[in-house]
Amino acid sequence: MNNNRIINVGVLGATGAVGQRFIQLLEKHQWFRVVAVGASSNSVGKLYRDAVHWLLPTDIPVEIGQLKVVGCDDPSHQAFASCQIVFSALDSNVATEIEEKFRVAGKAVFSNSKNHRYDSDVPIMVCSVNPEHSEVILKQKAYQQNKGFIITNPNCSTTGIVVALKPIANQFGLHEVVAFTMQSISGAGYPGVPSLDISNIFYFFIVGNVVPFIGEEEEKIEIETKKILGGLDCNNVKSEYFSNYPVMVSAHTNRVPVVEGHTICLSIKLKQSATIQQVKDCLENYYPKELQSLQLPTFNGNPIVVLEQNNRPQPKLDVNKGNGLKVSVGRIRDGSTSPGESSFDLRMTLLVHNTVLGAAGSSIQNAEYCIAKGYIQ
Ligand SMILES: NC(=O)C1=CN([C@@H]2O[C@H](COP(=O)(O)OP(=O)(O)OC[C@H]3O[C@@H](n4cnc5c(N)ncnc54)[C@H](OP(=O)(O)O)[C@@H]3O)[C@@H](O)[C@H]2O)C=CC1
Ligand SMILES: N[C@@H](CC(=O)OP(=O)(O)O)C(=O)O
Repeated sequence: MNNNRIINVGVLGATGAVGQRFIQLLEKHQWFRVVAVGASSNSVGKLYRDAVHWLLPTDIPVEIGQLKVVGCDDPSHQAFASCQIVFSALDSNVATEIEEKFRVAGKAVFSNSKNHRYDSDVPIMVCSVNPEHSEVILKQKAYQQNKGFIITNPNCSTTGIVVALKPIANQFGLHEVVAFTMQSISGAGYPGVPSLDISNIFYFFIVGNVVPFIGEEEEKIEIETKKILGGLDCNNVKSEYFSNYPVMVSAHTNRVPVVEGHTICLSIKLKQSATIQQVKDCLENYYPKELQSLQLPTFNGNPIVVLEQNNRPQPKLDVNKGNGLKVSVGRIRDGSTSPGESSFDLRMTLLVHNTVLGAAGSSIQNAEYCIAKGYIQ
């Protein structure tokens, strides 16, 4: 429990696509107050409202808009002095060293970047899926002999996939998963994918088009899914704390002309047989009990919404379910139309908000959880 004390926080990479989402979600947060905004030398010294190219449909929060943007190289900068927590939405070209500096300076770092996801003592955490993995931060704290730690959240597509798979894995076990993504352009940050640039030698633009490649995305989905669904043993003598969930994962990733929301089709082979109704029931009844009892400000019941209509989920209609913090799952059906025609037991389509649950919203929930568990005092 936090007893509703206000905790000062900083946002690194505050001017980017994910950084803006942090600023929007933190504006009226019950526990957190943004007192520091960090970005590159292009933005340093400007007021936040002048530095940011604001893309969201809500206004720039007035108080945060008046903060002066600072650099991210120096955690001892006055702006960060009162921050126990920093949320990172840094460009992955610079996140490794900067996040490490903040950890060494004793800050609790909640990162969206890929850089530390595969470290042996850093969890890739989705609050409603593997909150118990946060225990490994005690290893980080002990190693550094201070309060600092890093918790990452997954790649945005992976987040949607693991939320939908977790209840199924718990109840029936997973043998194999094939994921086919249709990812929005906001996933590529700002300015992102060109809208129309046929002079580009790579013929890479998004209006009226589909681009069947997103760098490193397939690898991330395949690796991260197994770590998140896997186990944790903090007493492992070789310091190999995480063990992968034994499932085969194969991903196809595509960029499509959608502004927000990644839509993902899954084919799933289960370990134990299940009827379609049993799968729907387990998704509909997924209530992570510990999270309910902790009463986190932004966690609200089942993180999954099951849709029955056969033309849903759709980004335009469903991306903001649960304020963008719920995964919509629809088209839950047999592995093939003709029985016995496929080795898969099950197909479904899910939708995840890539900058809310897939990024800033997950980091904020992870921070809420760590406070409620007493990891940040
Ligand atoms: N977009 C998405 O859906 C998701 C993104 N992510 C990850 O989150 C991170 C941010 O992504 P996104 O917001 O899309 O990226 P953007 O490119 O939109 O933003 C990058 C941010 O990093 C800042 N920055 C760049 N270089 C430096 C530097 N040298 N020092 C300090 N700050 C710097 C930029 O500041 P300035 O404006 O001054 O240049 C900007 O604030 C990435 O690692 C990305 O992979 C994770 C999940 C989903
Ligand atoms: N690659 C994702 C967004 C992203 O930046 O992912 P990651 O956090 O894994 O780098 C997308 O394009 O939609």
